[in-house]
Amino acid sequence: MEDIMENIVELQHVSKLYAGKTAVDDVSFNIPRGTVTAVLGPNGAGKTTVISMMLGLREPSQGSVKIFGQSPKDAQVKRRIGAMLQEVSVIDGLKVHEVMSMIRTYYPNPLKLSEMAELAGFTPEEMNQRASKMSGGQKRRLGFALALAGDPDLLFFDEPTVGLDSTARRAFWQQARALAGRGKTILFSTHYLEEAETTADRILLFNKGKIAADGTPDEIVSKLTSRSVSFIADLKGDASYGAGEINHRMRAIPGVHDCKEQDGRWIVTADNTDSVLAAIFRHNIPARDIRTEQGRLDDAFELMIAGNEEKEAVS
Ligand SMILES: Nc1ncnc2c1ncn2[C@@H]1O[C@H](COP(=O)(O)OP(=O)(O)OP(=O)(O)O)[C@@H](O)[C@H]1O
Repeated sequence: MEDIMENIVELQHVSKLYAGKTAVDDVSFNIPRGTVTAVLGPNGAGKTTVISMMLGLREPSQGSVKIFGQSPKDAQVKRRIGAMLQEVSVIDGLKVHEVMSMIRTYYPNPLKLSEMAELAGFTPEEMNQRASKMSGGQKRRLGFALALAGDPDLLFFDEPTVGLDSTARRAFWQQARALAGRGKTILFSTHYLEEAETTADRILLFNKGKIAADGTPDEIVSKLTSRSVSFIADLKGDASYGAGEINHRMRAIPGVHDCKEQDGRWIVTADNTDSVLAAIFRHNIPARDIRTEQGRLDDAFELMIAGNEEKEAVS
């Protein structure tokens, strides 16, 4: 069967240096059509720089960036891209519908004004407001509408939900998913791990200018978090077992990273929780209330950042 997976974005060995300091370090990835990708990472990880290079706003110091197989600076390419950046600057005095109408004229096949209003959730009253008088949340929605003006095939959202309340946030992601369902390719950057986890098909986790992890939210979680088995040990009635014995038995299991007692509960962190369960039964450890847990992405993220801080402190 023919492979119909078309790459909309292709980055090969892309680096960006600012005054000799590396902001993006030898990054390569492809983004197929119709996918939603989250670019996630702590402050200064290189997210904005990577997105700016994809938008043709910054030149890579090394490597190649291709959008629809062309340079991002190509006029044909630009017409097929919509971007919602952090700040929307609006001309003083113009009403919301006038700003939208103006941006529509830049594109050969723009969306109808009514479609833009609907997608961004603007009421007729809001359409008549002065754009400069809008709240932060309304300005974000205007930014969304303007990103969609040219009916683009590829959309970039740079931290799109900053300043939105939870209802507006949910509405935004619902629209974004609907757009992906219509074949649009979406890339967004975020600090909100929950958003990346629930909204994206794929997460590109950036750290220090490199891709620290690339996969589905589930894959990232299993790659960066350890599973654990925890239980309460009834040692009183069982003279054959002491705390030292449990510690020894658990740590002897291949793939176990850690074993500790915390608030009366033993927690065993391991690659494979089944082998921990098997060992508990095999050695007749007097365990009750046994639970297995998988860390969430939040934990993974914290772990990664903490790991870096440790490395920095050592070097
Ligand atoms: N114009 C610039 N001149 C010099 N250094 C820059 C410039 N822009 C970014 N940097 C540096 O490059 C690195 C990556 O920055 P970038 O803004 O891409 O990160 P980010 O992941 O988007 O961070 P944030 O989440 O804070 O927006 C940082 O160390 C930053 O200080």
